Amino acid sequence: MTAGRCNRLKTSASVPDAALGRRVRVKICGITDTPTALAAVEAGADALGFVFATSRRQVTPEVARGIIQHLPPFVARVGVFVNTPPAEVADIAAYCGLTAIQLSGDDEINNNFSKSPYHNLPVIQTLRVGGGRGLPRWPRCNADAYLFDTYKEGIYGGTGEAFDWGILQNIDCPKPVILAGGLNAANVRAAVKLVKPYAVDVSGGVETGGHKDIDKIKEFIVQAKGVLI
Ligand SMILES: O=C(O)c1ccccc1N[C@@H]1O[C@H](COP(=O)(O)O)[C@@H](O)[C@H]1O
Repeated sequence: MTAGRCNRLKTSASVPDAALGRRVRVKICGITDTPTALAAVEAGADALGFVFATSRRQVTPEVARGIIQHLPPFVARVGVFVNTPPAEVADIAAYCGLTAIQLSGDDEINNNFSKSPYHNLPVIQTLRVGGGRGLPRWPRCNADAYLFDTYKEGIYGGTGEAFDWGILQNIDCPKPVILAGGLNAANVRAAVKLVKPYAVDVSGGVETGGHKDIDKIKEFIVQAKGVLI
């Protein structure tokens, strides 16, 4: 895959994806119970996120495993970690049946990790931008995808705040781009059209009163996937 172009994944060598069009993938993050997980999948979520870091959305490995056991096979199970030792991440991943690891801690500063401690699961590296912080220099590209979230001092994610997506327009990212930070049903369509990311990721934008709201999840997915990119 050509470096810098893979946020627009090719479907075949002869048919340009621009001609064919594709729908963005959607990850619903901060899942804490089985009914919500199944409703999100039914609504069309491609991935569910389980936060193992300190957060009001934090789940124990036991709870995550219990939810994951009920999921159908073609849904990604992503564990979200903040500055957790790799061996601990690997243990939780194996126990829960995670299919991808999201590193949302300070790892972006020194992105020279090896994937082997994570049992070679796909690794999504969070990069926090905005608030005066521009795009980082591409580190050593060990990650399988980059998730762009809003920078807020002392907060590693789930801020509910958006950054200027224009910074990602025509980005020369060597891996698939995942857009996050303050997305909701009202703004995700514009964000997808502008950035044309591989996937979008949402947490606070599909909640009411601090809990996941099934109607908001459905509307978010309809809006996100309603545009061909
Ligand atoms: O959701 C959390 O509580 C969280 C805690 C620590 C690290 C990451 C977290 N979530 C990630 O935050 C972004 C955006 O969230 P929001 O839509 O702005 O509320 C998303 O990538 C989650 O994976």
